[in-house]
Amino acid sequence: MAAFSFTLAKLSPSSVSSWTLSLPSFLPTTTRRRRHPKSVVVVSAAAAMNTKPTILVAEKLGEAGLQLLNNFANVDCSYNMTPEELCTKISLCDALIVRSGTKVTRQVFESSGGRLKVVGRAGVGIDNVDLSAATEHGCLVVNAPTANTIAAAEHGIALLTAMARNIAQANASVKAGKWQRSKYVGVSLVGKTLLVMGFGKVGSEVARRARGLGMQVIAYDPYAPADRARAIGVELVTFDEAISAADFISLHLPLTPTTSKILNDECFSKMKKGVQIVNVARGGVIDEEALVRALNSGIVAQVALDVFTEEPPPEDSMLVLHENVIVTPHLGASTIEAQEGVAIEIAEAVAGALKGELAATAVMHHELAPFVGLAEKLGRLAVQLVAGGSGVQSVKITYASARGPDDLDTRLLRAMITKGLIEPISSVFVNLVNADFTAKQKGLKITEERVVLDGSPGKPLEFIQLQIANVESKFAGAISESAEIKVQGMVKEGLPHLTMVGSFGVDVSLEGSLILCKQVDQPGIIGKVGSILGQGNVNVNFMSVGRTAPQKQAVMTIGVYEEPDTETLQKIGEIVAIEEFVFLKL
Ligand SMILES: NC(=O)C1=CN([C@@H]2O[C@H](COP(=O)(O)OP(=O)(O)OC[C@H]3O[C@@H](n4cnc5c(N)ncnc54)[C@H](O)[C@@H]3O)[C@@H](O)[C@H]2O)C=CC1
Ligand SMILES: O=C(O)C(=O)COP(=O)(O)O
Repeated sequence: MAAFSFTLAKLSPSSVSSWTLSLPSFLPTTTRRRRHPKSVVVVSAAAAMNTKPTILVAEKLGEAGLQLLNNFANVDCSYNMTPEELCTKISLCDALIVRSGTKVTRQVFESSGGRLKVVGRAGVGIDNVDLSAATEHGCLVVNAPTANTIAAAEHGIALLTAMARNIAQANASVKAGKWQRSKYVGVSLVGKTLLVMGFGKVGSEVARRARGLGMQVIAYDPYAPADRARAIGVELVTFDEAISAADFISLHLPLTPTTSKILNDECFSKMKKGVQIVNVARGGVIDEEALVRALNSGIVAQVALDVFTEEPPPEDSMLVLHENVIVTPHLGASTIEAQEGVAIEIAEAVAGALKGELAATAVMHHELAPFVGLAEKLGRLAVQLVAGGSGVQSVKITYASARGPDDLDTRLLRAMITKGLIEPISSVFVNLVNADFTAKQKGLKITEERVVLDGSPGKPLEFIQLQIANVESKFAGAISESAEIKVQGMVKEGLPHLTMVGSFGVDVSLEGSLILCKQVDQPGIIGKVGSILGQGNVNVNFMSVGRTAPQKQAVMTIGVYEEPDTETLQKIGEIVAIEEFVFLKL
């Protein structure tokens, strides 16, 4: 599960039962009562204090950002620290700002002794921050998701053109006193097919530029809206179509469990002979050993890499030393303009977090805590049900409660749903501060509706329902009567449960992962699926069947901890009565 970007900490005095976000230690916390007798607001009073927070900047940050930070904090710029030096310094710091070169490990959080409250990543990818450790230590992680987009796209295009015309190798050859005109004959880009993998901020800018170079551009991104692609003359295609049609491939995916080694031996074997590949995303999206094999066999003719699984790569890396590979040392975001922009973007985010923006609205009763987990899981589940090419644009959240609308501040729940909807498919790290902004930026319109139920308001919420409109689903059973993807859940005995998928009532605890199967209701199917999973060494934790009527259609929900392998999933699909199924990671 993706890490929580903030932590809930219990307040004292113990006579007042409430939860709030943990605050920077330099901020005194004063409490004042609100209208609801049990709620407590934590008011930040940084302005009233003489002490300034201390911010450690561990990698070079643009001047404009440093100025912003200097306005309210003591700023310690210590570049090129060893991991040991970072661990020593961190206990004196309230915030830490890094780029991709610093690993913010569990040890860093442990060494901070609880003082570190914000980690700012001056860039997009946050794979160098241990998010679980951040959460456990009550530390907020923020990033700068937009300011380096153009720089990364321009670097991708620079590598693409340099690679096609052997610029790097020819340059080295001339400087070595040679004049090898026939050795460095290149290939033309015009009319060739470029596959953009990951049609997000950077990918779409690369696509736009490649169209300008006269290339045919196709894209693989199951979460991108087809109309956005069409608007710039790009066709969204399936993974297999994409891989077999491309003359050139440019990678712009975030590194997630799904995209890790997405280019592997099997995938290389399906590519056109002589394909050329650019990677300015993350090294880990390619199986680097498989890439060396594909280069040696001639399937892949040329490669241009800005990023590597290990950075810097080992000196004897076969990939880096390969004559058909050109490399840059993770320079995608390194333009003067992008670095100034990133510095401002991250300074504002860190300042906002430290100044206690969170405190203003992040109050909640401890009774709401389980719904926070439910909200994120429903978001994660719903987005994985969307079919490729549909693009999520409109999400409606319904909160059903016996309490009056004014008794429920939904900002935190909405943020968690947004986090669940966006994080599995993007490199943006969503938290309470940036959730609404991020949703807007992704073109995601989120509307909220309260349903006031009869009865006594024993708990804050009865259920939360999510509906995604105008999309197709990879699991038709998730489509409701009103033609939307619909999932609904509630908290039972303190744990989040899924209670509805499409029009089917189900009841399964939202832990581990889920398999949803739609079938013609008949005896014996549960046993068949269970034994296939057993043969595949997958333990079934929960199972529930919701049907429209006996002998008619039913949706079976199976909770599993282990991820079934492809063969096991294939066998489930082969059961005749099963019409469709989907595996979802929570
Ligand atoms: N080399 C460098 O210096 C830089 C590298 N980057 C990297 O570039 C990558 C993309 O960045 P942005 O465009 O800003 O992110 P983004 O979040 O705007 O775009 C990522 C896209 O990938 C798609 N995606 C997610 N999972 C997918 C899957 N399994 N298959 C296909 N598509 C999938 C998403 O739907 C989204 O459209 C990130 O890894 C980022 O860290 C970004 C800036 C500079
Ligand atoms: O923003 C990103 O994801 C990048 O990869 C840029 O990394 P950098 O800040 O240049 O170390």
